[in-house]
Amino acid sequence: MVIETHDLSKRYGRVVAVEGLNLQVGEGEVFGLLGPNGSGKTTTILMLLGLTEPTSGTAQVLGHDPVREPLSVKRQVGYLPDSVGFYGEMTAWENLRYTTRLLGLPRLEAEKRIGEVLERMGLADVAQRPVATFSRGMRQRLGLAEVLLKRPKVAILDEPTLGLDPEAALEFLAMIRGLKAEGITVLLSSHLLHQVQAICDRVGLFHRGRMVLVGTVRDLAERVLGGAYRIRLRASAGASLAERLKSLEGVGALRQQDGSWYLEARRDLRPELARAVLEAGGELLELGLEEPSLDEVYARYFQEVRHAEAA
Ligand SMILES: Nc1ncnc2c1ncn2[C@@H]1O[C@H](COP(=O)(O)OP(=O)(O)OP(=O)(O)O)[C@@H](O)[C@H]1O
Repeated sequence: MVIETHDLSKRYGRVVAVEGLNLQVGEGEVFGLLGPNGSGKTTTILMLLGLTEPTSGTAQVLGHDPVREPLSVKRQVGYLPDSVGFYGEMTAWENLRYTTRLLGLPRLEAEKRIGEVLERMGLADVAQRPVATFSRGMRQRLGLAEVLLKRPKVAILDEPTLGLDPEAALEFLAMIRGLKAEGITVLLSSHLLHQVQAICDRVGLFHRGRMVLVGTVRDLAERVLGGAYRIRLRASAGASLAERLKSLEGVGALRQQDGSWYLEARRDLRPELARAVLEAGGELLELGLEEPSLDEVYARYFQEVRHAEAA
């Protein structure tokens, strides 16, 4: 395992920030930490980086204990904090040059790497511009460029797409996904679930300091949504279609939106649905199984927690 924790906990006085965390992230995996504000994501990240000390439990990153061997961890782990600090009056190039000095890279090697990472992040053309003139998206890309300078084995990214417009976020996510192709293990935290869904191999859902669910999005959907099949149906209206759909054995929730029907069913009802459309005198335009969405898993999970607490 590249990242492994055992009963890792952190308390700030009486506030429990992280409790009993057992996390395992394998080599080359993209793992997403999800959860509402204050659920412990950043604290987890800081403990893995050796930037804050656990109250109890242990962590290992690439076989090193971040508390006892912070430098060994730092050497191989790139970190993109939620707000990246660059010197605004300095150019992108100068900022990265500064970082390479901190890393102790010799000048020629440093210049080679700076050129490479700027190119890779699509910033080569603006390398000589002061960072103060950069948009948030450009700044984030520069942040990732800085992470890559040290050729890390692991990249830890805290809310990497926060504040980016949808297009910039998508571009940025593609860049993160690109790290995986090089074998870099990625741990990221985010609120933006549909984005996380698009790039993470597995996710862990945090709630009040505990990781309450962990797995692939499909695993989570099965556990939280009860393995429901979501089926999308588009048909030219048959007179009695709605009635027929409702009366089908195994159909749960049913809603109509933007000219499509969305059904929740206990089994794959596609053959029956196709028949129902024809029998209602309609024409079948589209029929497919929908991928479960992480937004839905998340919403449903917290709805259940609130119900359980209210009871
Ligand atoms: N330095 C600190 N001193 C005291 N309490 C803290 C400190 N850092 C975090 N906490 C508390 O620990 C809990 C977990 O915070 P953390 O920042 O890890 O959550 P998060 O999931 O990253 O939230 P967000 O999504 O808002 O970044 C919160 O209740 C927070 O108030």
